[in-house]
Amino acid sequence: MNTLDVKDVVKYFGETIALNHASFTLTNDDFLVLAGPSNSGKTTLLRLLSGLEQPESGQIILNGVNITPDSPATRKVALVTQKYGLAAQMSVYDNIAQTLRFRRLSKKNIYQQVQSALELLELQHIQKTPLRHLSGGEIQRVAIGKAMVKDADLYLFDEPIIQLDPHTRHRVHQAIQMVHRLKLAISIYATQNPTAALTIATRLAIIHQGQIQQIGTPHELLHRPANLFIAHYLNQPLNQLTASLQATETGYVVQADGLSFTLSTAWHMTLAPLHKHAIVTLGIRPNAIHFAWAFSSIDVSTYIQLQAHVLRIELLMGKWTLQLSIGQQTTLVAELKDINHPSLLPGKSLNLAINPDDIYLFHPITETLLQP
Ligand SMILES: Nc1ncnc2c1ncn2[C@@H]1O[C@H](COP(=O)(O)OP(=O)(O)OP(=O)(O)O)[C@@H](O)[C@H]1O
Repeated sequence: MNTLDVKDVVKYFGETIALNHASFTLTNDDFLVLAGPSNSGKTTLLRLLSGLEQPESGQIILNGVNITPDSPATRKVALVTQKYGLAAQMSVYDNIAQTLRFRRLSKKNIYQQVQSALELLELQHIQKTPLRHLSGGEIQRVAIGKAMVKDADLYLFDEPIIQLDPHTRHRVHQAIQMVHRLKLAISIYATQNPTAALTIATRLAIIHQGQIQQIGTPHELLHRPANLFIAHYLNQPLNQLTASLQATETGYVVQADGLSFTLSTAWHMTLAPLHKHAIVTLGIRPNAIHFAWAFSSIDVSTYIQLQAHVLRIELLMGKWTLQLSIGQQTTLVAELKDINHPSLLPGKSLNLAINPDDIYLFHPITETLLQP
């Protein structure tokens, strides 16, 4: 079984801390999606793992061996980067075969390995074509093919900045997944946009300003984001409301504009330090808001029920959403499955329900998740 232990790794570029005490462990079942905004440290981490950069401190341990001082050539690590490491004038076949030729394998052996990669990546028909004649998605797949023929224990993929169309991106993801399954090796995929990559992730790490904010299963991060930044990053858009908190004998009344609910005394340990009339930040995912016409399919008896008015329907980040007004001046965004429902007329009143367990509570100052 392969294991990767990243232990307290720190990397500076001049004054900039590009990686701030990163620590995590992966095994060969793991497909980690490393997601974060631009300049958050994703490429730096991949370059450190592949040996293209050296850390200031910390260790990288692959299969029990400390590889931190090893050169890229001696590490069993394959890196697919935005720059590809490919030659534009060379054919698809030659680009993939290059790594194997350096290893002085027989021509027949090289031919067989390259053909099998070409077949799996559906690149056989263009194997003689020079790279400069290929599309962005095809070049990505050649880069993956090149990594595929490398006998590595760790596969690293840096998503290209160039926008791939959804179909091409899907094919690239499929190819990456195939490498992971075939090699049974740990894979890490760095991306600015986690939503598409979530389907292939078994583990998800969110990185921001060089710091790994949280690592866990995609389900854990979606349902229990460690802080407000992660909640916003994974739910674009996230409804964010400010609420007051009032301690009563039976629990805590949380009151926001147009929305009120009570938290049980199980929250006492968490909320008591916030004092008697504190403020908390609420986060509500657009897909956690249920419409009255769907109430029959869920048990809403324990849900928070509220009234809203329809403002408008909008396409946001490729999803149909409904903008709703609640209370005096709050706008909520809800995900919409049926955009033709007759109740969706501007100004119309709608009944909504939200599962209180689906509402995130964040500390008003530290913005960390509050849990009972
Ligand atoms: N060679 C370098 N010299 C100086 N600063 C660097 C270098 N490489 C990275 N940095 C800095 O380190 C930080 C992290 O950069 P990095 O490229 O790892 O981010 P990223 O998350 O991969 O960004 P993107 O998604 O835009 O590729 C940034 O502030 C960046 O400017």
